[in-house]
Amino acid sequence: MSEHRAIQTTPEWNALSEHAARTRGQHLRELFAADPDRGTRLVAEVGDLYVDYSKHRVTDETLGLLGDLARAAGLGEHIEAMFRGERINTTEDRAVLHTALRAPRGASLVVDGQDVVADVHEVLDRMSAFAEQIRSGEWIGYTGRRITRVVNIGIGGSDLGPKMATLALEPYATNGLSSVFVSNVDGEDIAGALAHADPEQTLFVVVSKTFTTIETLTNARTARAWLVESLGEEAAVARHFVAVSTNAAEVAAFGIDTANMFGFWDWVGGRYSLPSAVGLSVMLAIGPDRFREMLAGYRAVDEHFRSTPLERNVPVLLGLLGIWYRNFHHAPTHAVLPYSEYLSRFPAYLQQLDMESNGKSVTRRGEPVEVETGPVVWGEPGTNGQHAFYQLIHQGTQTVPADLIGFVHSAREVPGHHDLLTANMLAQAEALAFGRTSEEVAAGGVPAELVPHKTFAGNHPTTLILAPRLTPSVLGQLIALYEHKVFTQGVVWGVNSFDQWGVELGKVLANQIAPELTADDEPAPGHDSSTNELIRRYRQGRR
Ligand SMILES: O=P(O)(O)OC[C@H]1O[C@](O)(CO)[C@@H](O)[C@@H]1O
Repeated sequence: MSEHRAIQTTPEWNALSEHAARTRGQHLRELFAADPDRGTRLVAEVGDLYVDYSKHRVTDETLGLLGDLARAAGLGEHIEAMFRGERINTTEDRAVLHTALRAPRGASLVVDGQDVVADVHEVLDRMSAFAEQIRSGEWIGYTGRRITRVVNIGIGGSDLGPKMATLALEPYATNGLSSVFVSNVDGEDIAGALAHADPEQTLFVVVSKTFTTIETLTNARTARAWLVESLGEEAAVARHFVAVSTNAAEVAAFGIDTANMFGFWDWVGGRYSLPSAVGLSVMLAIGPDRFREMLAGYRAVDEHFRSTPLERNVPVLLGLLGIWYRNFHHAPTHAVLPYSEYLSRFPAYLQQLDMESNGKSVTRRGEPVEVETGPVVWGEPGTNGQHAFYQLIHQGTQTVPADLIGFVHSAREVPGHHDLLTANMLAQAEALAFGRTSEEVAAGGVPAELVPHKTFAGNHPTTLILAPRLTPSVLGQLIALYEHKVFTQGVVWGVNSFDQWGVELGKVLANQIAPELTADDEPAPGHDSSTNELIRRYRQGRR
């Protein structure tokens, strides 16, 4: 693969800079007026997703220049390298093969002499058999009662994906199992989960890629102690605990029989792991068939990403539009606004996917990145956000590119609601793009002194993603769309989107500080005066 040349030194980057300077004053009102077909032309489809990107501050020329930039970054080669299983996660010397997690049965991808697709399906089959046993009541707890509650213990990628997807697909969870997610090391989290649980009917799914994550192990230990105390026997653990991990040794050391372990591989990043065994809680909730439908949804977008020319490649387009705003309009954030209560956790899920992947300031070769990289990703479901923070998007002083995600049908149609929800989504996209000029406001009889307050500048860019309904397949499609968008951006910026060294220092210091909070002597030298004083006050307060 060709070495990445600092992207800001390329003629393609310069061309975009010049183009941005030339077009900065351009308004979406003019762009739409000049091109009546814009709203049907600047759209794309992938799988079941209809993606309208016409309300972006771009022209055909902008899109062409962005495509040139992607080519200059060698995006096509990088996509192939990922799918082929090359070790593109260079700082950890690992392949990046989450796409193999959704490859069809019978496909083959040999990495280091091992057919990873065969391995994937072997685990999927074991997960499916286990899920069927739990869902049918064939698997019983230690005292002979069936499992009715699943408590997923994990954090980061071992929590956000399963939690987001279980909520998103709740209408497909029809067999009465309830799902609870515990992630925070704050004891309130596990205490809350245990308070409502019947130990005889609870299954704990402990999910940790490394099985060394302190939050997860602390919560799992508390759950284990609670179970053993409640049921009176260590032997009960085997019927009530399963593990999902890449680390069999640590699973065994923790006291979970590796016969009850579902494995995955170091070529699956935590934030990309939902379609692996990490999705076990989701499979328990919706059943193996629905889970496989979700994988098929991912696969549809994977295939599109791998085989579609860059100009028509939807994740590539979304990635490049993000770059347009981040680097050429200096937008610091990106909002994700799902018009579905079921997607409430989707923005949080995307925060890890995007910010842990592209929140980087050095290139793959360790040199400083001289351009802005990943934006702050945030969001809440519409219409709640409209009554909270949309004010800033409409009338604040910064550009907030936003994705609005909606559905033609809701999962449970409640009369009188869905049209109103959709009307709000469409209205917001329209209002954000076109605003209301001061002339229009004044013409409406608004007193002169209020005109500036009631004027909407507009020109706020949105992508609108519309799907028929939120099925398992559509959820898989949406996730893959964002995964590959993030990949595209990482390639253009020249960063490694698959490591996360930035989370390590806090972990090291927390391990150092934890014993100091209960020690009687002065804080260990080496902390700063602020940290020392905070430790002292905390200790005093605890005495
Ligand atoms: O699955 P594990 O190994 O417990 O890690 C949990 C999370 O912690 C992180 O490593 C960050 O600390 C994430 O990347 C990961 O998803």
